[in-house]
Amino acid sequence: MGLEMVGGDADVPAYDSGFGYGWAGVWSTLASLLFLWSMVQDHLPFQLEDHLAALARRVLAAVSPYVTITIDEHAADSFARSEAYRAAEAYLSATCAGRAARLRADLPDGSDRVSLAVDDHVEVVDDFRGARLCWRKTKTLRHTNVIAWNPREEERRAYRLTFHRRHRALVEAAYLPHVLAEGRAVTVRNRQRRLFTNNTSGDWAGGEDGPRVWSHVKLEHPSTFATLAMDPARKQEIVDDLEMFRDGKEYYASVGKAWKRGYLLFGPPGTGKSTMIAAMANFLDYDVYDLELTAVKSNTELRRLFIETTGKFIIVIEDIDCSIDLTGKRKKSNKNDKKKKKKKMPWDNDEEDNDGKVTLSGLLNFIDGLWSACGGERIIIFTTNHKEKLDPALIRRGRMDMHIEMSYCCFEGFKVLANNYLGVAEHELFGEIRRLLEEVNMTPADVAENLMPRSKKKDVDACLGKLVKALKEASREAALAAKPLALNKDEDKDEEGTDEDEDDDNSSITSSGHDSDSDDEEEKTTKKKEAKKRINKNK
Ligand SMILES: Nc1ncnc2c1ncn2[C@@H]1O[C@H](COP(=O)(O)OP(=O)(O)OP(=O)(O)O)[C@@H](O)[C@H]1O
Ligand SMILES: [Mg+2]
Repeated sequence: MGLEMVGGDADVPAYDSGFGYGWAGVWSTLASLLFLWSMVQDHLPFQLEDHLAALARRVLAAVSPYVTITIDEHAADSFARSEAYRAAEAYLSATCAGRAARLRADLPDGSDRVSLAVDDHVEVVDDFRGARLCWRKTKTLRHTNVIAWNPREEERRAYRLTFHRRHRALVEAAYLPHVLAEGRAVTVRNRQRRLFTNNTSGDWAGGEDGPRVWSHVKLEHPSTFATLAMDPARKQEIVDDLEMFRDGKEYYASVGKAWKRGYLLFGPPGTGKSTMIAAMANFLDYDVYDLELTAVKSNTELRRLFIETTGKFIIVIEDIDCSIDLTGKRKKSNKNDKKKKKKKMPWDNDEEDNDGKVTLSGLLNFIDGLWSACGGERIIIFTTNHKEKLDPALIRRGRMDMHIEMSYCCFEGFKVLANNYLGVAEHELFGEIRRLLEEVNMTPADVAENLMPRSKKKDVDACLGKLVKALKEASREAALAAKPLALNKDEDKDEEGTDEDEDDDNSSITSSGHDSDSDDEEEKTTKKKEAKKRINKNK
């Protein structure tokens, strides 16, 4: 967690004069020491300065009744900010910032409210069950010989919590857990959900929290399950499944399964697949990572993208069948190709064989390899208009646990849209619309477009009338489209009949119903047949 505890410190809190000194004495001694220190400091090399500071701390620790806990911004081996630091920052901003003399203002991404945090080197005091606890935010420059790409990496920030020795048990057992829990709760309360997309590799520049492989905007899609048009029973099934997943940490652990779930959304364009993803994110309060697979250059890059995700989230790959030639990678190469190929060694790079592209195995690994279990709960969603084009390995249960078909608008779905767009639950045209929807395939997107009022004054009759007209039009078009087919079928049948006639002369005459009594007709028919036979012979 990045917590470091020392007994005693130079940061003796100003609120307590507990050693029996008078204030005047303390200040004058301190002033003299500081003056002396600044004089000496100018002439000391770095290493000696560090050494002296450590020595001073040890001396103070021996005599001071105070304990200091340091919460560093970054854990030793991590780019990312430590969770304890973020929780402490959120806790102090929410509970103690009001008492600080100097504050730092910030406007978080997409937020309308300015957030205030305690400024560097400012001290604030917190009370907890009768104990007084002193927080100070420190900023030091790291003495490093490494030439840093980003100068900000040189700065080392930390929160220092100083308190009297007698409160040590209380702080460890109750206060720190309280700070972490409150800080996390504040973070969740203030959190803006975010929509991430992957940067192209060239843009992986360093940021304050490490290299940026994702960039994000505020996720503002208003879709919810209440506004989603689909069969209510199926909708409830999905909501139940999501709830089971969200609250299933213990269950997943008990059955030895990584806490993740895959959903495959398939169906024609405009049936609500993207809308469903937004509804899921809003329901679960998760971020969304919209992965543009065509921009990912290799399996290694895909893994890196996965590792750089944080928190609870949904990873989405839209139109998976168009994103990558997945089935092609599974085709068997012919024997000659096999001979030409050098034997593949475990250390050979996967990408070499695949023009540096993401492969099916890379994607499968991304979904449920060992890496996919890092970091807690996550949902992976694929969307496609053509489920049949996908490799079965990609969508088997366990990878894509639930297959959800988004289909044409049913009457129940229409009622949801009518309520969303026009605020009506009943209307005399509903009966006709129900009948037409049973006859015609219309996507929810088309139904919604027809229901959309054209002016601020919602004219319910006009909008529903427009929909009825559009449905009738679609019905007519469907009938017209079906007619040539039917005609073609009839023609095919006729042709089949004629062919049979040609094969079997006698039967054709009887079955075709020609007037066998008429000599002229008979003569004509015989002549025609003879002519045909001649033509066929010549052919
Ligand atoms: N089931 C639905 N419920 C509510 N609105 C819907 C639904 N389906 C479509 N819509 C409306 O139609 C629009 C387009 O839908 P959406 O983008 O979700 O379709 P899609 O299935 O993702 O299409 P594509 O396959 O082309 O990506 C949405 O903005 C929404 O307004
Ligand atoms: Mg879509």
